[in-house]
This record gives sequence, C-alpha cells and structure tokens, in this order.
Amino acid sequence: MTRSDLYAQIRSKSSYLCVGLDTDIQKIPSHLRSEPDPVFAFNRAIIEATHEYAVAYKPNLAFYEALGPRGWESLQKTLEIIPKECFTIADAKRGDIGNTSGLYARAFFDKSASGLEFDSVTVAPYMGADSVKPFLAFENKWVILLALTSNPGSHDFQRLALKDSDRALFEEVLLTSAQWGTADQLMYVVGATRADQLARIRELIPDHFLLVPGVGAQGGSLADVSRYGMNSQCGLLVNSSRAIIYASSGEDFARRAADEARAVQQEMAGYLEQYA
Ligand SMILES: O=c1ccn([C@@H]2O[C@H](COP(=O)(O)O)[C@@H](O)[C@H]2O)c(=O)[nH]1
Repeated sequence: MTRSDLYAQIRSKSSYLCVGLDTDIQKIPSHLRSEPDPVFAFNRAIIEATHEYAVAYKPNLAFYEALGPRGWESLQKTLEIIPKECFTIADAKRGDIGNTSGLYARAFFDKSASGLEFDSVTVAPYMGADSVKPFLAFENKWVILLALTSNPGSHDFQRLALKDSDRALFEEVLLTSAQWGTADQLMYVVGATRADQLARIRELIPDHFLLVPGVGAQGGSLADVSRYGMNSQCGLLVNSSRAIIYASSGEDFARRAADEARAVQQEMAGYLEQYA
C-alpha cells in the first residue's frame, strides 16, 4: 500500500486506529471454542465489527506461532478477509544477518513463497543496516522499525545517553535508519506511554508515519499522542489490542469491540480536525 492510499483511507474514515489482533486462545469467548478454527472465527467477527472504524489491523505473530501450524493457518485465513483498503501489519519484530532477513521478508511479503502478504512488518533495528535493507527491497511494502517502545524495559537501552553526544540511543536509531529508506517505506514504533518524547521525535523525523501501541490496556494517552505526534498527513497509526478485542468475554464480544473502536474513532476524528 502506498502512503497516499493510506492517507486517503485515514481521511475517508476519519480514523487512524489500528486494531491489534492479539488473539489469545485462552481468552476467546467460550461459545466460539467449538468452532473448527476458534481463532479465525474470533478474528472474523472482530474484523467485521470494527473495519468501519479502523484503517489497519496488526496481528501479533506470537499469538499465532504459539499454536504451531494451525496458528499459521488461522493467520493466513485472517489476512485473506481483512478488507483490501486496510493496512496490514505483521507484528513480528524480526531482523537478522542479511541473507536471513531476506527470507524473513519473503515470509511476510511474498505470497508465492509463504502464502502471506502483509503491507508491513515490524523489525528490530539493532543489527544495523544490512539486517533491515532486505525488507526495504520490496516495492510498496513497509518496514516498521522499533524506536522507542512502550514497555518499562525501554529505559534499559533505548533511553541511554550516547557518550560524547547529546543524543539518546533511540534518537541515533531514528536519525541513522532514516537514511536507509524513504518516508514512503519506513515507519517507526513509538509507544503511547512515551508521548513526552514525541515532540522531540517529530523534530528528528517530521514526515515518517509512527505506529503507536500502548493506548487502552497500557494506559497511554491518545490525546497526548495526537497532540505531539501528528503531522500534516496525520502520520500516526495508533494501535489498541486488548481494550478492543476483549471488551467483553461474552456472546456480545463483537458488538462491544465495535463500541470501543467507534469511541476511539470518534475521538480521533476530533484530533484530525484539530491538528492535521
Ligand atoms: O513498544 C511496543 C511494541 C509493540 N507492542 C505490541 O502492541 C500490542 C499492544 O497491545 P495492547 O493490548 O493494546 O496493550 C501488542 O501486540 C504488543 O506486543 C507494544 O505494546 N509496545
């Protein structure tokens, strides 16, 4: 998907919501457990209920890989039914030496090889340029690099000040990696719990899209993320997983997920009018 297709969808839905498909077999409502593929049945209901309000879907690979081959099959079937206008993110956090990264890229971008074709994949940047560039070789595909993550451990390395520099490690990651590709193929993960850093991040990378997890269950503020992170083309995809997909554990789970997604979308519509 191109940047202009993504922006057109954000405008037409007045939304920059990404719904996270972190589908935990233990949390699926009990009435779905007798389905032949409960994970797929759950995802289908969530996607049907929320696609009016969401511009992107982000399955986290851990939830599928933990189930072995049947998890991979559920993922493949889920990807097939995500509406074509929606941006798809394989939250896989990959990255390795160049030839291995090339195969990871094929796994997520080359349907003829793996049966999967996502628009984007999350990648860890710490093995450097040669570990990221193989993902950037695919036309109209996106690499979403981890920059400043939402978890408490982001302080362990990402926030460390570099010696003889006024920059933190994550700032160096942003500035250096932005040279590896263009803002039409590179995005960055910045946690919503790190909204205090967004103004600084926008000084360093004004044009790139940011994938922002951490609102909802992790308590990040959508208001702050939107205020400090939005650029003139929105530049944000804000993810919420558990707060939407597990809004209810009963038979009304899909309707409740729609209610949550709609509430977030309505708040986003206001911020788009105000800031973009
Ligand atoms: O910094 C990061 C990077 C990735 N994630 C992922 O996003 C979702 C968040 O789920 P919630 O239920 O909305 O908290 C999940 O898949 C994480 O692995 C993140 O949270 N922070």
